[in-house]
Amino acid sequence: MPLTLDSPLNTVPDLPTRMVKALEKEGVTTVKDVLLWMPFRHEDRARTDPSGFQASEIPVCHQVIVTKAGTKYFGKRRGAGTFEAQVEPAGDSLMGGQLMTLRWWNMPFMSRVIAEGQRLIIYGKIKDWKGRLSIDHPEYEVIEDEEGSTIHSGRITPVYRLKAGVAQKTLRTATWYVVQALGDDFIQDLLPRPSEKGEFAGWSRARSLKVVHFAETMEDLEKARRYLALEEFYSYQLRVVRRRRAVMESGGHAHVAGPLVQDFEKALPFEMTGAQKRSLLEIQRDMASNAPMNRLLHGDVGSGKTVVAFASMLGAVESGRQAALMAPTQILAEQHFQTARKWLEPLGLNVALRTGTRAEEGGVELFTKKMSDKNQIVIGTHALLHDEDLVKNLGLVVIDEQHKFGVAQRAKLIQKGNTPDVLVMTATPIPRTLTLTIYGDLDVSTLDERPKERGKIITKVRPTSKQADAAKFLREQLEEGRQGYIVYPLIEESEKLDVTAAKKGYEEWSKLLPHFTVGLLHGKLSAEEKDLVMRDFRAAKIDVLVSTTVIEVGVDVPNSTVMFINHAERYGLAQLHQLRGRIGRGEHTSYCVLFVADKDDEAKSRLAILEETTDGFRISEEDLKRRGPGDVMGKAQSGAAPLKFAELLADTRLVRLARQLAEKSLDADPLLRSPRFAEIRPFVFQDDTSQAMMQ
Ligand SMILES: Nc1ncnc2c1ncn2[C@@H]1O[C@H](COP(=O)(O)OP(=O)(O)OP(=O)(O)O)[C@@H](O)[C@H]1O
Repeated sequence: MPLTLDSPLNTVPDLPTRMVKALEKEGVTTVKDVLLWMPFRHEDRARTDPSGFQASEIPVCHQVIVTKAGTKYFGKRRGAGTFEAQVEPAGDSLMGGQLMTLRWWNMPFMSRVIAEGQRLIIYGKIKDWKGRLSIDHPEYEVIEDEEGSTIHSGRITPVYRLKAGVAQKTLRTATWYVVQALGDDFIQDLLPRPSEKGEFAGWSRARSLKVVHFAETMEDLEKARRYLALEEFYSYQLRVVRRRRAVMESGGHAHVAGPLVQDFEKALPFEMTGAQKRSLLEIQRDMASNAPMNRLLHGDVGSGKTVVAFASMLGAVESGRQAALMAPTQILAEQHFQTARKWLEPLGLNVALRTGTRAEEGGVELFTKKMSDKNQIVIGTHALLHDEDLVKNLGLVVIDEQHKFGVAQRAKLIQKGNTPDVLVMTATPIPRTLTLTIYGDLDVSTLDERPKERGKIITKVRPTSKQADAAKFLREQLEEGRQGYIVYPLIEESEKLDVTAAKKGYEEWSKLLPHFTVGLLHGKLSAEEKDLVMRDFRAAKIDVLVSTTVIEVGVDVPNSTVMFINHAERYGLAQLHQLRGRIGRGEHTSYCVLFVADKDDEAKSRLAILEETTDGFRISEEDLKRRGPGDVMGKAQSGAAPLKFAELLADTRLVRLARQLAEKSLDADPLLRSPRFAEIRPFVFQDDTSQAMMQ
C-alpha cells in the first residue's frame, strides 16, 4: 500500500524502529506529523572540501573523527573552562593525518556530549592561526553509524526547531525516509495547476512539501518555499475577495457631501494637507456611489486621520443618516468626543457619546443610552455595535482600530442587515504585502504627508542610571510651558504590577518636580477617573502624566514635548513608535528618551533604529526582519492560519498573483464547492455574511 499522510511511522520503509519509538514517545506518530514539521533553516552541507580542512570565509561541513577531547583552563582566573576536541577528517580524505581543533568556550559540560573515537558532522567557519586550524562553537551532530550519515551531510540539510525529547538527527532521518517513500500525489493541490510556461511549471503541493525538507539545489528550495507561500496567500485572497464580493452584493446607500463639509473645512484652525484632501475625495467618491464603501485610511502616527474621519462623517449626516466613530479604548472615545463637540457642534450638529461603562443617569450630559435620530454623530467604543436603534439608520461607521484589527467587527455590522459605508483607520505601518493580505477586501487611502509646522522628535536610548540628568531636562521643558509623559513599564501578564510600578513612579516624580503638577493614569482607574485625568492633562492643569501604556493609542495633546519610557527593552519597536507618536504633535521640538537597563547592549542595538528615524514604515520593516511574519500575523488575525512560508517584505508579486488566481477561482466556483477547497472553506467563509448560503 502506498504511504499516505495518515500512515503510522512504523510503516515508513527503512526508518529504524528505535527512531519510530523515540518519535512516538513525543506524540509524533504519523507521516503527516513529520512532513508538516517544517525546517526553520537549511545548511548547505554540500559545501564540503574533499581535500580536507582549510580556512574558510563561509561555513563548511565535514565529517570528522574525534582523536582527543578535554576541558582546558586559561589564565589565572580559571573561569568555566573551554572544552576542546581535536578531530581528523573521517573516511578517505586525501589529507590523512590532518588535524583541527573544535572549541566551545565556557562550556565544560560538552565533555558529557563529545568523546574520543566519535564520528561527528561539524559545520562552521574554519580559522587559521599560524597554521593551526580551529572552529569556535561549530554546529555539530554525533553520528552513530556511517551509513545514516549520508542523510546528514554532503547535501543541503534541513535544520528543525526541536521540541524536548526529539533529536535533530532522529527527526531528519524520519523526514528523509518519509520523503523517499511518498509518491507524487499523496496530497491534493489547493492551487490551480500552474501554467506550462509560468514560474511554477511542474510544481505541485506534493513536490513542494518534499523539497522544503530535502532540496537538490538552493534554487529548488526557494521555488518550493514560493509555491507554498503562494498557496498561503491564495487562501487569504479567496477570503478577502469573497468578502469584498459579499459586501458589494449587499447594496448600500449613496451619501453625497454638501455645504456642511465646506463649512467644516473653513472652520478648522489649520489647512488640510494635500494627502488629507486627496484621501477625503477618495472617501467621498466611494460614499456617493450606491455600493457600500469599504476603505482603509492608512497613516502614520500623527498624520491627521481624525480630521479626515470627521469630514467624511458629515457626508452621511447630510444625506439624513447617522455616522458613528468606534474607538478602541474608552480614553480615545472620550477624546474623539471632545474634538467632535469642539468642531462639529458649532455647525449645529448633535453629537453623542456611547460607551459601555458610563452610568446611565448622572452622566446624562455625555451619555445617551437610547440613540435617537437626533444624534447625528455618535462616538463610542465597541458598545456601539450593540445598539440596535443606532445600527438601523447608520450611514457610515468609522472604525479607529489603530493596531487592533477589527475584521470581525466589520462583519458583525454587516450581518445586522444594514450595510453602512465603512472606513477603517489604522496607524500600523504595515508593508504592502500584509495590507493586501489582511485588508485585501478594502480600498486603501494613504496619508503619506505630515502636517506642516510640526516640531521634530529627537530620540535617545539611555541607561537607566542617567535618569537624574533627564529629570533636569524635563524640568527645563516644563518651565517653558510644555508638558510631558513618563511611561511605566509593561510587566508581562500582570496589569496589577504595571499599576504598582506606575504608582511608585508617580510618587518619585511628584517629589522630583515639587513645583509642577504630576498626574497618574492607569488601567485600574474607573472610566470617570481616567476621563478626569485626561481632561486635566489636555487643559494643562497637569504638567506631567505618569502612566502605564494605556496612553499608547491615539492620545492627542500637542503641547506635550517630552516622553520618558522606562524599561524600553520590554516593548516591540512598533509599540514604541506608537507611544512616541504621542509627542511631536505640535509646533515644538519634542524629546523622547528610551531608558534601558545599564548593560543591555542587545536592547541598545535593537532600539537604535528609533534614534535614526520617525518613519513608521522603516521601523516596521526592521521589526518584521527581527520578529518574522508569524508574529505579526498572529496579532493581526487571531484564529487565522499563520503565514509560515511567506516573506512579507519580498513577496508582493506573489500576493498579486494569488489575487488574480483567487478572482478566477471564485468566478468559476463562487461557493468553492470543488473538493480541493474542502479544507479551507471554513476559513474563507468565516465571518462572511453569505455564510447562510452555505447551509
Ligand atoms: N493639516 C493639519 N495641519 C495641522 N495640524 C493638523 C492637521 N491635521 C491634523 N492636525 C492636528 O494634528 C494632531 C494629530 O492628528 P490626529 O489626532 O488626527 O492624528 P492621527 O492620524 O489620528 O494620529 P494617531 O494615529 O497618532 O492617533 C491633532 O492635534 C490634529 O488636530
